[in-house]
Amino acid sequence: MGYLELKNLTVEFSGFRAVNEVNMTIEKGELRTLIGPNGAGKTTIIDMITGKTKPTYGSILLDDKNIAGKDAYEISDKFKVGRKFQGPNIFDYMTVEENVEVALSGYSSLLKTFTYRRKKNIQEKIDEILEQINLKDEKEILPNYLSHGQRQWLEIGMVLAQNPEIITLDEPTAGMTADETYKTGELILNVMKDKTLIVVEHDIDFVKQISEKITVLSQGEILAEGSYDDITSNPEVVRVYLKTD
Ligand SMILES: Nc1ncnc2c1ncn2[C@@H]1O[C@H](COP(=O)(O)OP(=O)(O)OP(=O)(O)O)[C@@H](O)[C@H]1O
Repeated sequence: MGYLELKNLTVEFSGFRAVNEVNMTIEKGELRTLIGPNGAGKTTIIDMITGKTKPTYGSILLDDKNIAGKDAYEISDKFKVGRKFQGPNIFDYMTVEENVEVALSGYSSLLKTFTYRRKKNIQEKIDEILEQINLKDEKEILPNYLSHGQRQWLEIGMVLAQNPEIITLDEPTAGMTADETYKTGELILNVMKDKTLIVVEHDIDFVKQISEKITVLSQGEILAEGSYDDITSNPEVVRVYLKTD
C-alpha cells in the first residue's frame, strides 16, 4: 500500500473524460513528475488531489483515508496537502519577508503582522525559509522588484511556510531563464527532500535534473511510468510527446 494512491480516478466535464481511470501509487517522500502533451490531464489530476475539482468517480487514498471530493480547505488544512498554483498568490503591497510571515502564521492572522512585534521564533523560521529560497538579501523589498524566477521562489517559500506533507507544483519553472530553472531544480532537491512531491513539468532538461519516477499521461490515461531513461527510450512516449519535428 502506498502513501498516496489514486484508484480508477476519473473526471468528466460535460461528457468529456479529461482523466480516465488513472491508477497511481506514490510513496512517502517520493518525488513524482507528471509529463505529457497539452490537455493530457496533468493539472486536472492535481486539481482533484487538492480538492479544486471533484472526481466523477474513483478514490484518492492518503494514508488509507479517501480524500476524493473533500473540499480544498480541508485537504490543505487537515490533510496537509500544499499547492503552488500557476497563477500568483503573492501580496504585492507587503515585503518579501511579510509575505512569508503571512503564509507562516495563516492568512487569518494577516492583521497581526502589522500590529504585533514579531516573536523571535517566528523571525527565525522566516529567516530559515528566506535562506532556503535564496531571498535573504531581498527580504525588505516589495515583490514587484523581484525577477520572475525570484517571485516563483517566494511562492515556493510561502508553500513551505505552511509545512505541508505533500506539495504539488504545477509547472514551477514556466517563464524562467535556464539559470533560474536550474536553481529551482536545486531548491526542490535540497529543500523539499523530506516532502512527498508531485511536479507537473514540460521542460525536459528540468525533468531530467529532478526526476526519480516519471508518469507520462496522454489523453487522460497513463501511457508509461519509469525513470528518465525508461521514458526517453520508450518509442510510444517519444512518438506522442517527446518528438520535435
Ligand atoms: N473545468 C474544466 N471544464 C472543462 N474542461 C476542462 C476543465 N478543466 C480541464 N478541462 C479539459 O480537460 C483536459 C485536460 O486538461 P489539463 O489542464 O488537466 O491538461 P494538462 O495535461 O495539465 O495540459 P497542459 O500541459 O496544457 O497544462 C483539457 O482538454 C482541458 O480543456
